[in-house]
Amino acid sequence: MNHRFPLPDSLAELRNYVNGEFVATGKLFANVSPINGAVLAQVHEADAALADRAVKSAKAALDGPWGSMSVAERAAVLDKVADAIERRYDEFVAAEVADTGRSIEQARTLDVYRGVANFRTFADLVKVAGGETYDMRTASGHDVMNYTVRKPHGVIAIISPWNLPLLLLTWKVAPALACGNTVVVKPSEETPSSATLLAQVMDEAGVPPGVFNLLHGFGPDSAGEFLTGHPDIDAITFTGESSTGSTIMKVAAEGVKEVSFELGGKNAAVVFADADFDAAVAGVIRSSFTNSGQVCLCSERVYVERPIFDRFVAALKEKAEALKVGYPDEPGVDMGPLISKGHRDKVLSYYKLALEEGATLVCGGGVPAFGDERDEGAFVQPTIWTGLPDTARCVREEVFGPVCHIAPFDTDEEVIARVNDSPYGLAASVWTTSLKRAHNVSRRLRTGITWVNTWFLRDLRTPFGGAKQSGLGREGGQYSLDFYSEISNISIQL
Ligand SMILES: NC(=O)c1ccc[n+]([C@@H]2O[C@H](COP(=O)([O-])OP(=O)(O)OC[C@H]3O[C@@H](n4cnc5c(N)ncnc54)[C@H](O)[C@@H]3O)[C@@H](O)[C@H]2O)c1
Ligand SMILES: N/C(=C\C=C\C=O)C(=O)O
Repeated sequence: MNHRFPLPDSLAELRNYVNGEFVATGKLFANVSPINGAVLAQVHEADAALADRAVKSAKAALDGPWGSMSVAERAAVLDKVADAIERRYDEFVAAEVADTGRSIEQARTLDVYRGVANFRTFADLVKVAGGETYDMRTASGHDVMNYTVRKPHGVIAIISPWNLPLLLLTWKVAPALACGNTVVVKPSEETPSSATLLAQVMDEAGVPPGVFNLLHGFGPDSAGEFLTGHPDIDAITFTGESSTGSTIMKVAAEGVKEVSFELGGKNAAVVFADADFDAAVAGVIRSSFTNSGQVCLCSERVYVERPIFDRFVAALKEKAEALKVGYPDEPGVDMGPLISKGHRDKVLSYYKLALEEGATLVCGGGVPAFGDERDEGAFVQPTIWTGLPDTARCVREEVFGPVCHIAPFDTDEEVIARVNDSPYGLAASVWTTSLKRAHNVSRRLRTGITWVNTWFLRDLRTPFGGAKQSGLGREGGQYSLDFYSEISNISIQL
């Protein structure tokens, strides 16, 4: 079938990549387009034996050429990977667009852009990462020198989600390799394509066999579980649902494996009456509807100070109803489909639940009718609710779709308490022109990240991660180098 947004020719079939070889298994599952439900390609699912081979190859590669490279040599390899992604930029864009139905514009300016940036950032950071030294004199008059050395952790299991496939996979692969580890990656079954291209790029960039390995498959009783439960995995970094994180943590506990988790959220946008009104409306449209609301940082909760509540709801409704939902290449398209019909069923179940919980439907709430192949896809309407209590499931549970609930508030104290009344604590955005209020409110929100008068603006040197059920640990800058290193102290009596 000829697709309007096909995979690049180099991805006619999606195989695993183990010890420098592409491996077909013959156990296939379909990669389905969320635009029209058509099958894009067949994917070879890894079995336990292949997962074992991948981990063992990664372990062996630690003692090969990769293990003896200097920091500068490893950084140079990462820059070659970035160069190769840049050379094949359009193929990576095509892979992300085919798998997810997102706009070409977003795939170009966010997803693949960050794929390159992640490798360049950690190639640079690892070259300037220093250690610590301490001098002391013992009571008996001996001088002692202590210094730290940064060693690789070993074999890292990297398990990534479908919402920002290349961005989130490379956000982990880049620092893991920069620190001298070897990796076995398991991308989401929903988005296998850009990870397969990345394997081709690793090959081209001269990454030694066994350093980067790719397994396709699912979670339970498939590649994900075979990987996290493997005795030779030294650490696990996972991005996905909080419930999945909990499951993986139990498996990691068996072998006392170090974990880094980037999990779910139910993020809040807080709009004060003193905010730049138009900027806040534009900002919340972005923070609630980017990537069809399928970003862990999206604001599904919006709190607006009462004096501007009605005006804000009307303004956001107008902007949401004007969002262009359509094909990836349509001029000015704002939103594509959700990742799958299965995920759409989940989102639509919340659209239904909200009405049962007593919500006022401000706009959306259903499925757009295109009258063409897209009616076989996974599209939903951008949706806004008001009128729910903070105890409603739609205000407490992550929907992970293009939807937000807007509620009024009266005081700073009230809104801080309401934002913090959540099992999640990933991100928040605060819209105010008061410097004092910006600082005082932001530092009291129990989140890993708070943006003020902006959203999803990223400096890759900063700590990224969530509080409470939104994650464990921080990645970004030095935090990534620390997670992906075994830091040892050497103490010498002089
Ligand atoms: N905090 C963050 O930075 C961040 C970023 C992106 C997405 N997310 C979260 O991810 C979720 C959406 O992604 P998703 O639906 O792919 O999440 P998911 O948890 O369903 O799956 C994530 C990955 O884990 C694998 N997996 C599932 N069960 C597993 C198991 N038992 N053992 C090993 N691997 C397993 C999946 O195959 C997939 O590759 C949302 O909750 C979103 O908030 C968080
Ligand atoms: N981890 C990052 C983004 C996460 C987005 C969640 O969907 C990043 O920007 O590095």
